[in-house]
Amino acid sequence: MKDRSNAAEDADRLDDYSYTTIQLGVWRMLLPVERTSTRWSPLSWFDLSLLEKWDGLSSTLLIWRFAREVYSIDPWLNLMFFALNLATAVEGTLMLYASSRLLRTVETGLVTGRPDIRAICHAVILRVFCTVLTSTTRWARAWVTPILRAQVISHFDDYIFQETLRLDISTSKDKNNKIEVHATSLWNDFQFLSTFFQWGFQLAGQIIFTVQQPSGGITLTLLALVSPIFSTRLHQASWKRPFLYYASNLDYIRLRALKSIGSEKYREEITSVNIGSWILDEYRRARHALGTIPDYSPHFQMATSTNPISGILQQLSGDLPTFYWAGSVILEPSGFSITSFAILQQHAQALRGTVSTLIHQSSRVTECVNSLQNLYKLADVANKVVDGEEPYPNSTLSTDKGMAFELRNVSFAYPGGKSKENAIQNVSLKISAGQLVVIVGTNGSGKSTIIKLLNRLYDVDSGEILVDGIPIKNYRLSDLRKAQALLTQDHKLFPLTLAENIGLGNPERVNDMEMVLQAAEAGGATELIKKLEDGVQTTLSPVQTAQGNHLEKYKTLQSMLENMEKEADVSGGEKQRLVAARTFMRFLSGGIRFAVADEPSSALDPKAEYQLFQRLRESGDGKTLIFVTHRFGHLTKHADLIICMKDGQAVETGTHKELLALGGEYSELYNVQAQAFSDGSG
Ligand SMILES: Nc1ncnc2c1ncn2[C@@H]1O[C@H](COP(=O)(O)OP(=O)(O)OP(=O)(O)O)[C@@H](O)[C@H]1O
Repeated sequence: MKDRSNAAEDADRLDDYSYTTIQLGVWRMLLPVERTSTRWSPLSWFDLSLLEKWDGLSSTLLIWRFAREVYSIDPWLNLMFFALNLATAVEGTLMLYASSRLLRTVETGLVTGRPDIRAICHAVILRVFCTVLTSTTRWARAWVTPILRAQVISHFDDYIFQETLRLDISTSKDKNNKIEVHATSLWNDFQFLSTFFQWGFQLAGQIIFTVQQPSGGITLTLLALVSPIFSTRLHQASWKRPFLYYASNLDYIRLRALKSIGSEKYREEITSVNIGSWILDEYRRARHALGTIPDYSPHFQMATSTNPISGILQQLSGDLPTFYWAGSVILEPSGFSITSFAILQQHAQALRGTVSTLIHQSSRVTECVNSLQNLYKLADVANKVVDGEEPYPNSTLSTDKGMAFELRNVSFAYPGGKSKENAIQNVSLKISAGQLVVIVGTNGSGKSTIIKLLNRLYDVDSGEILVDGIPIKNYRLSDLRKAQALLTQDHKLFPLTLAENIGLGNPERVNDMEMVLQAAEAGGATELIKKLEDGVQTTLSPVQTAQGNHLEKYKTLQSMLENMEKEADVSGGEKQRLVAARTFMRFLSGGIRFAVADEPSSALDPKAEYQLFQRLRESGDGKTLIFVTHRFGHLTKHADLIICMKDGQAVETGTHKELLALGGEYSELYNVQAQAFSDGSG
């Protein structure tokens, strides 16, 4: 079998844990062995993961904080939910008590020949009461739970959404800040913790009741606990422990890769290059080479690989209360009856059930604590781009002409980027207020990065950026952003109406239809809007919610499904016009002193591109304008300043004429395009 083994060795070198490596079919699983005391302890023998991992006070306080928060959402509903949980916990013990009482009363009646009608009636009434209590609690729970669920989910959804929207780009892209927490799972956690508490309460009731039994209640209680504890040791679920697994079998990896090529994503390549039969042949070869090596879940493989001796021991440990009873009968035959055996069985079974549930679910408590830690960590994530206090525009330094910039020895690398080199390296340049600036350069030379730094989407790693003579970090971010407009090809359309998509360029006027239509005109999107049946109220990419299946015979439903939530067919260029309209909407808000167009024209035809640039230039009064482009033409000729980027550095700056005269990088780039036209004409 081909094997990929070096990953395990790499993993071993990662930190000071050592790993147990287990091969399970095509999978290799690494289980860290934590360096705990090697001395034997009774706890170490059992998988009491909750007790082992329980970080006492802090976990309890966290759960308490969460419970208080949920309580504050709707105190009355929570009290009802709590009372119902308590009732459910009591129910089981009461039912047990009622059954025992009924059995004993019947037995006494049978032995003496004189049934105690009063006692039997009491026992039957108690049993009926228990049944009514169970049904009523169930009914009330079905009424309370969905309302509480909706309230809890909506409360935490709102909080999580708010905390997620608060993050800036570099903070949210940082893997260390990736906090996975969902409102629905928090509700599940809440429900689980309530149930866990209920089980604990139920166990306390059962123990009290069993201990009070005549004929060895305490011994019976202890013996009933052995089996669940023993069984947790035997069935330690590998997915509840820290683990890492990966496919180490190369045939299996190839099989998966070939299978994925068959997906819709690669359909065009497969069809156009006609490689379908090659893929199928290779797939069959890999399948043959893999043979019968199991590829199903390694956790399942691990869980099913037990040995018979442990199974027998587990069964026997469950019978310990019966053995105890049998032994007691032999020693003292007169002290026991069939009824006491039946009651004993019932108690032992109930205790075993509750203890085993508590033990099995204990690790889920740790999961809940982790999830709560994540929830409260959300608010602690500090944005990397720290807000400043200086208002913009600055009353003495800012001018009506636009924003002025100065980059002093600026270097920057993207957080988490794989490249060893900086995206921007020691860039120093000045952009005066109101200038028309064009940034040119090869792919990956750092053009867009400069724009992102000027928009303060990221902070520089070293050096400094000044806006109107003051460090950019000093300004209030909201003021700065209000005065900037950015148009890039990366900008996306929201799954909202076109009116909102355009209007959101100026959120305060999003419902001002006149302004929206004016912006649409400036962005060149009017024709498209006219073409659409619902005009500006069209949602191009609606949220997909409709589902249906087995509708072959129901043509009406099938066509409804096909037409429902359908994406509108608009071209890339048309989408860019809509995004451009959003930027013009922003211009119309007034107060914009810096506008950027970062290659917004890649999908536009030459006429549309020319019109877009013209409109942007025309709207340019009182703004510093920066265009990032690969195309040389009107813009570069009219630019006050051209910045030519190469390998993260501003290698040349000047006007078109000056840079051509230099005969360097800019003139080389220019000549490549100019030559294409002269070759064509010649
Ligand atoms: N989000 C990112 N994370 C990591 N690295 C990035 C990221 N964006 C860009 N880079 C890297 O930074 C460098 C500069 O990229 P930038 O986008 O500024 O180049 P560009 O000149 O605008 O390129 P293009 O002409 O292709 O748009 C490149 O090496 C790129 O791979």
